[in-house]
Amino acid sequence: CYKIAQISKDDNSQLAVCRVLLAELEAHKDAWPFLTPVNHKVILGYRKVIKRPMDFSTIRRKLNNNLYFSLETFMGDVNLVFDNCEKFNEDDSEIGRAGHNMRKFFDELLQLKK
Ligand SMILES: CO[C@H](O)CCc1ccc(O)cc1
Repeated sequence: CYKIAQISKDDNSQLAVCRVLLAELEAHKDAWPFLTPVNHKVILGYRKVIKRPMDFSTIRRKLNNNLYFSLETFMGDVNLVFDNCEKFNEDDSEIGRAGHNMRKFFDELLQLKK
């Protein structure tokens, strides 16, 4: 029936937008702290402080496994990466600044895609 086809088409186009957005985030020069999960065995205190770890490779796996239902659920995980970064790093630090730069870049990307 047309209605069901219409909903699935929107989901597909939203997921296509998520793939483009994630590729642009991964290609950014300041993406390096966020490309893979933080190794909490090496970074003391991380597991205790950060309740919901998230990174771009995990987002990529979830996207490939169809675990995002909309652009909004995808955005929730991207913003979680930056919120975790702010919680664990000083603003005036290399990784803290990278997180702020990446969040600003993501917000600008979303403006373009709307
Ligand atoms: C996204 O990166 C995480 O916030 C960990 C940051 C970090 C890594 C190594 C350190 O020595 C200190 C902080």
